[in-house]
Amino acid sequence: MVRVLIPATSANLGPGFDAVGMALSFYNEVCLKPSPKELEIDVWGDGSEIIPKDRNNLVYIAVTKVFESLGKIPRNLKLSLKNRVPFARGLGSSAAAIVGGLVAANAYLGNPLPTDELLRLATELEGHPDNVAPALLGGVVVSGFDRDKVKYLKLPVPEVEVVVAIPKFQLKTVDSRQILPVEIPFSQAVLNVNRVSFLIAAFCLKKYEYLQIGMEDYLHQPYRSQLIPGFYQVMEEAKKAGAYGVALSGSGPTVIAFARESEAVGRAIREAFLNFNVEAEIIYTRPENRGAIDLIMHKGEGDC
Ligand SMILES: Nc1ncnc2c1ncn2[C@@H]1O[C@H](COP(=O)(O)OP(=O)(O)O)[C@@H](O)[C@H]1O
Ligand SMILES: N[C@@H](CCOP(=O)(O)O)C(=O)O
Repeated sequence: MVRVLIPATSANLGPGFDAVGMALSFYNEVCLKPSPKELEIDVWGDGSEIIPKDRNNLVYIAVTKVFESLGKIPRNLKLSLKNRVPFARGLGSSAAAIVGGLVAANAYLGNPLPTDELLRLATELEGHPDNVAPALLGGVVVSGFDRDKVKYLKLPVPEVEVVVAIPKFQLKTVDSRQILPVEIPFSQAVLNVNRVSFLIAAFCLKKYEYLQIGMEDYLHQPYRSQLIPGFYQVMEEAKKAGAYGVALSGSGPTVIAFARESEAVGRAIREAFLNFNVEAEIIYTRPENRGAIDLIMHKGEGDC
């Protein structure tokens, strides 16, 4: 029996589109064990009513990927999934599903695949590495393709509190990628290079006040914000309440803010959303330096 925790993730952090992501301190759980049946899948928590319980389940697809890459066929398996990462809200539920399946299957088979290969498989399934990399490795991760290889660097974990405001509506990443333009003006691209440079420098130098500009984005937020009522007013109110920086989390609709003390920021975001008739659940959390590879539970550390 194998049990793995997989952290939620916030990808992009503003201008780091498809390149930067952070693991957060709340987790999905994937349990894999033998079964007398060909395949059993139990799902508990967010999305459980619509997540497939057959071979089309994304966690199972990831399990299969590991078995097949080792020339094996997955048989007589039971998957138990506990979902605490909100489903299709921009906090990496698909990344958690993929990474959970890969890490659980690899551990079940005695860990034959190295971490870089798990990241490569995860990126192949997700299409971009920015959320699967921190889900797998923890912390803040910069990642990207170098031809067909996925390269990554882990940054120091920022000493900040994190607020995520999760509107009560879903937004699938495939849909919110579709509204992005094919081209953007050169001047906007230049601004984005500038902002992402401040983002990384602010984290590395612990100059968190520079996140105010370091989390501005000109690539995707101007387009995706049209799907999120009150997005820019929410950002303004969060900054007024003391946030270091605010951005869309992943592909949205969740908003993420960093702060030294997060409660006032959380309240300001909730109220600003309410002014636009959007109810948002507020979670106060922290960056998580451990990824799924560090969170493989052993006997005695809870049951499935
Ligand atoms: N626990 C889970 N088990 C199986 N599939 C999941 C799970 N969580 C998410 N998914 C898959 O991921 C998709 C949502 O991914 P996506 O739109 O990228 O949202 P998010 O921003 O939360 O990652 C769902 O439609 C479903 O196919
Ligand atoms: N870079 C991707 C990140 C998607 O993250 P998710 O957590 O919303 O799946 C994008 O912005 O499309």
